Amino acid sequence: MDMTSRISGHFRDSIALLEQSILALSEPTAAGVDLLFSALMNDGKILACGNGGSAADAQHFIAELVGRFERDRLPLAGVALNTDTSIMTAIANDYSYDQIFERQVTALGRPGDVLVAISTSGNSENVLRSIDAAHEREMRVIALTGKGGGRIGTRLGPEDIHLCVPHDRTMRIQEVHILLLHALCDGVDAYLLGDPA
Ligand SMILES: O=C(CO)[C@@H](O)[C@H](O)[C@H](O)[C@H](O)COP(=O)(O)O
Ligand SMILES: [Zn+2]
Repeated sequence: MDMTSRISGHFRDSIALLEQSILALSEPTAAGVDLLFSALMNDGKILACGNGGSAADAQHFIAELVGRFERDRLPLAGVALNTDTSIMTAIANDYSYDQIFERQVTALGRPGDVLVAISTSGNSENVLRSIDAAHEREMRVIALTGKGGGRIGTRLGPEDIHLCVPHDRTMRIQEVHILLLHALCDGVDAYLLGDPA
């Protein structure tokens, strides 16, 4: 096996997908920045969730809101719903794993808050249920998906934003998701602090 050319292939696939994603995702991501910014400026907060690599992405994103992204600014309100092992194990143990995010959205969500729901397949039941709970709480949703959007794609409302990466491979989709999450942070900071360029 030629490992070097295998790895070169990853770079080439990733470049091609990023090119495709510019067209498909720049505009809806800009709408996502507006939604986050207006929620945060109106005393709202951002909840985020996902499984596996997407859990790491949700946690990473919220750290950049509450801590900082590239520049100093006020801390922004956000909670990653996949970080508290006591809450997650209690809900999974006493109810079901499918409810680990739903129950937290119901507990913490308020009208005007935003849920950032991340699932590469668009089919993870716990993420799907978190979206239903957000709608119950009169929250809007930014869904980051791939593979055509799966069941999440069909569950979003007209006020929600769907960032569906045009690819079928989880790793490639995740690579674009992290770019999108950084673009959301950068956009919010640009509104708050101005464009340093
Ligand atoms: O990071 C990876 C694969 O790159 C995995 O940990 C992956 O996130 C897990 O298999 C998740 O359970 C997949 O869930 P989802 O993206 O389909 O909602
Ligand atoms: Zn991964």
